[in-house]
Amino acid sequence: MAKPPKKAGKKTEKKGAAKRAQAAAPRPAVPPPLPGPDGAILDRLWATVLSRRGADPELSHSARLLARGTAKVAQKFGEEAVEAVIEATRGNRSALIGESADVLYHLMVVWVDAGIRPEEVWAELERREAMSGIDEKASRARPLTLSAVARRLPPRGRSTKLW
Ligand SMILES: N=c1c2ncn([C@@H]3O[C@H](COP(=O)(O)OP(=O)(O)OP(=O)(O)O)[C@@H](O)[C@H]3O)c2ncn1[C@@H]1O[C@H](COP(=O)(O)O)[C@@H](O)[C@H]1O
Repeated sequence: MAKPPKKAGKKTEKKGAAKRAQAAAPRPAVPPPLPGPDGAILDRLWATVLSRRGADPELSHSARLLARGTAKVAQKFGEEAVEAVIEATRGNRSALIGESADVLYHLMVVWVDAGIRPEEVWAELERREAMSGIDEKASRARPLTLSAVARRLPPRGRSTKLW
């Protein structure tokens, strides 16, 4: 005999109501863009970095960085990201703008090194525009977190295979 459909629990009902309220809530107004350069500068920056691949490392910082290999390129990006994190935490607005520019430049170097075109990332961002960040997160396969690993650990003194 077919099982009757499961009744939604209180928790699920609450979640559903919160989702409906969120969908119905007016979105905050997006401020109009400021005059000056816009995000298209990233496309140009990527094209410049791409054009430097294989160029003279004495003349181009991008060429020098790319010649040092993927690990160095990724490491520099990570360092710049950490510097941006530090300035964000300090609440240092002007330093954060400078660090953000460093992060974006080094991200362009990462993309060139990895053979990624900006349009591929823009397409991914556009795909995500249609859904909320909460829904997007729920649609992802959940990576194993440290706390999930800890829950699988056997009690002290007992050795059991984890996987
Ligand atoms: N936006 C940038 C940009 N931002 C930061 N940087 C460089 O990134 C470097 C970061 O300095 P670090 O001391 O952290 O790194 P490092 O000198 O490699 O030191 P190590 O950690 O390797 O020892 C500096 O030399 C900065 O000049 C940049 N270099 C280039 N660009 C852009 O890339 C274009 C092409 O530059 P070239 O490749 O140099 O022609 C330029 O016209 C700019 O538009």
